[in-house]
Amino acid sequence: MASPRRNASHGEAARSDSSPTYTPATPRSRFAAEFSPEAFDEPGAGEAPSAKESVTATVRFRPLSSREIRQGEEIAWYADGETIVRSEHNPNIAYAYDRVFGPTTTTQQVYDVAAQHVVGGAMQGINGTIFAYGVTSSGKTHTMHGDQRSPGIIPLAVKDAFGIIQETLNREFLLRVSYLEIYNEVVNDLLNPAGKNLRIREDLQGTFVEGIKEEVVLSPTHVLSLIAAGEEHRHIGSTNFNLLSSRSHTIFTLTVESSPFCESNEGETVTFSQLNLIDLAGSESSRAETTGARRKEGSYINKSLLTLGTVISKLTDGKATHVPFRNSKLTRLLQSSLSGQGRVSLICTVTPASSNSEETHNTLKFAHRSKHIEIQALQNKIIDEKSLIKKYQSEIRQLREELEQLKRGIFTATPLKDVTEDNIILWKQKVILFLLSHLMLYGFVVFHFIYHA
Ligand SMILES: Nc1ncnc2c1ncn2[C@@H]1O[C@H](COP(=O)(O)OP(=O)(O)OP(=O)(O)O)[C@@H](O)[C@H]1O
Repeated sequence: MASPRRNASHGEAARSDSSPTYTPATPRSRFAAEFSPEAFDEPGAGEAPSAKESVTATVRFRPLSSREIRQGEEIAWYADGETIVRSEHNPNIAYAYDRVFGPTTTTQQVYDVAAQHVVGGAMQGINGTIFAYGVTSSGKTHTMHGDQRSPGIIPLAVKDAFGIIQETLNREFLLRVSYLEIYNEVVNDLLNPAGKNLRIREDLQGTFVEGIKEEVVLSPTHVLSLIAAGEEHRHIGSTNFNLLSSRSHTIFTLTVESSPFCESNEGETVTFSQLNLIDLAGSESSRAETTGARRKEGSYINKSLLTLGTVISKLTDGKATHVPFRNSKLTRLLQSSLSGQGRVSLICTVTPASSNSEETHNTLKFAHRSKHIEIQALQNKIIDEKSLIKKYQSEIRQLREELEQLKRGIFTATPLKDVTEDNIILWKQKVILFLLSHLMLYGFVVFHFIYHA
């Protein structure tokens, strides 16, 4: 087995840029935006646009699996420093990315570089999309979902989002989630087993899935339990490359609304954004010996990933007049993310194994092309009537008033002759029951009291 060449210096990599595929890496500081409460004062949609950003493209190597080691697999591609991937067999073939993660990198390290700025942006009203792309068994689900020992980007993002809420004392947030899969070009709701074959619609704000269930969420544990329940419905199958292969693309969406925290929120603008966390199904190798249902799934997966590739090529081409977003459900749903607004992070997962060398090369070329899509990180602001947070805030105000009236009823009413100690206790219980029923009805109220009471 050939050993990977390790930690070659950046200078070394830069000297070999005679390769036609080499382009300089993007400095990290350009995209690693820190979260700051002042960021809410940035210009919003319709105002002066912010500087163009490009898609953050990173590559994550997984280690050789024990099966691959047993089979005597050799290393075909390796991380040459922090930003270059190089071919073991042809050192002139090298690609540069925003960051390359070697096989020992933890998902937390991947998160810090490839996801944190997108999650931070979403909490400030900037749409964000993070997706894992790669061939089957390259580590997409490991990266996006992870497990107890090594939580993936999705649980880390959820934890981060709630952490940001706790640190942002001057704003109120309302979070809701939805979770869907695209299986054989059919959109299914993973949070609602009855929600099958849902339609994709369009309005002025972009594409959306009609009738998808959205749950208001109150804590990281709440979100993770919803995801776990959703996972039960996801299509997973065994292929000869992966015992637990994802046979569908999944999109987990965290919708964030926030507004300044003050007694009367009348007239305050609400920021609104969506964070899409996507675990793509793996592109199927031509060597996969699949039959029946697996083969049908594989051809749908390959077709939609091919369309994604075409869309990305057209977007980076500059001269393309037509971008075929409508050719697959996946690209239709990603249309607004890819066509200009919000932050996008593409994490390409690859195996170093020589038996996958060809497919890995395709993934590397895809990631390299994606880096050239230009996007703008605009902050979305919405008008009051459309905002769920405004609706809940006004209900809280109304509840407060009703509570005041009830209190006044108990404590200022002239004592009647037949008012006993038992009657007063009964009245108090009624007040508590009244409050509890409203609290349960609107999780947001609980949220409000936890973070701002
Ligand atoms: N970075 C990593 N470190 C250690 N093990 C990894 C890493 N990435 C993936 N693995 C392991 O490799 C196997 C395949 O990974 P995973 O299921 O995430 O692949 P996938 O790309 O999602 O595949 P598919 O497209 O078939 O669903 C799993 O056993 C996983 O635990």
